[in-house]
Amino acid sequence: MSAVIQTYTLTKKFKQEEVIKPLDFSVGKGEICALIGKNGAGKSTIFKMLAGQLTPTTGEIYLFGKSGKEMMQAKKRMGFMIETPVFFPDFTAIQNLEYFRIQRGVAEKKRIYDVLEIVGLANQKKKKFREYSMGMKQRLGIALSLLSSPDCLVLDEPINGLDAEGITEIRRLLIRLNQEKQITILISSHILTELQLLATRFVFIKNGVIVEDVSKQLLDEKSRKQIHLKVDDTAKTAQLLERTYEDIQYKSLPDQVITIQNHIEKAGEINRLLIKNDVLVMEFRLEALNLEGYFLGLVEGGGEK
Ligand SMILES: Nc1ncnc2c1ncn2[C@@H]1O[C@H](COP(=O)(O)OP(=O)(O)OP(=O)(O)O)[C@@H](O)[C@H]1O
Repeated sequence: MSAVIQTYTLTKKFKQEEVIKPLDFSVGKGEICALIGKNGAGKSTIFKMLAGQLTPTTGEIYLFGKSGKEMMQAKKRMGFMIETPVFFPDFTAIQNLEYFRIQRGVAEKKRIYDVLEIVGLANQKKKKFREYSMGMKQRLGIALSLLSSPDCLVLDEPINGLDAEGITEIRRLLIRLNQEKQITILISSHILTELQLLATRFVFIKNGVIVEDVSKQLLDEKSRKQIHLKVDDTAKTAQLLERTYEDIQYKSLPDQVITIQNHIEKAGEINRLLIKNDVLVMEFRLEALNLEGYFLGLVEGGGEK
């Protein structure tokens, strides 16, 4: 997979404080990569360096394989939404986008109508910005980032402050852009669950350091269910499980609890096995692992403001 974004030992210091520690990070073509971290972890600083709004203290950035002067051309293939864009409250969506279209030198006026259509604001295009809901404002922000027909979008907290419906709207929009227009997406949030149904890769950042980088597949694996059992005789239960299922993965916990991590689909069979062998089963249930807890543990203490 070729890298759309690549950084090498990228750092950023504000005065003496190094808020981004040497960062080697890449986003592959076609990915929806989620950058997850608490407030102050360094997400916006990374995005601003990618957008050229902040100069890195050290390190290199490659966009579409280009760095330095050559990167200017490559940057035209990127769309950024970093912090909510400042729209004119009394302008309509069309007027706002027209202002930015001219400012950014996007030749075709028709593009405004195209992007409004893409983000589902075509019917609201004549409404004033101040009359927009939060979700509509965020969608207009995404429309703006799409103005120059980018191949990659970098979106800083685009679902911040939205309700469940607003989050779903943005999620559908981004999935559509990724699948139908093959747009690579780098998106940040401080809430993992908001991006869980969207991203294909999850990068967790704490105090300017990447602490975990996992694929969706691995994340799903970690969110697998387990069987929770409470029995009168844990030793006998363990023995029965081991004898019946050679590769059984289980944990014996206090309070006569045993949890089983594989053969989940055989829950009924396991229950029958124990009862048949006179094990008293006091609790038997399927439970989800506390995935959010696990990952939030990784980013906890990320320098709250
Ligand atoms: N211009 C600046 N001058 C000094 N310190 C800054 C500046 N911008 C950011 N910082 C500091 O850098 C650290 C990272 O901030 P950053 O905004 O990148 O975090 P974030 O993960 O994007 O958080 P948030 O979601 O709150 O924006 C914080 O400690 C912040 O106070």
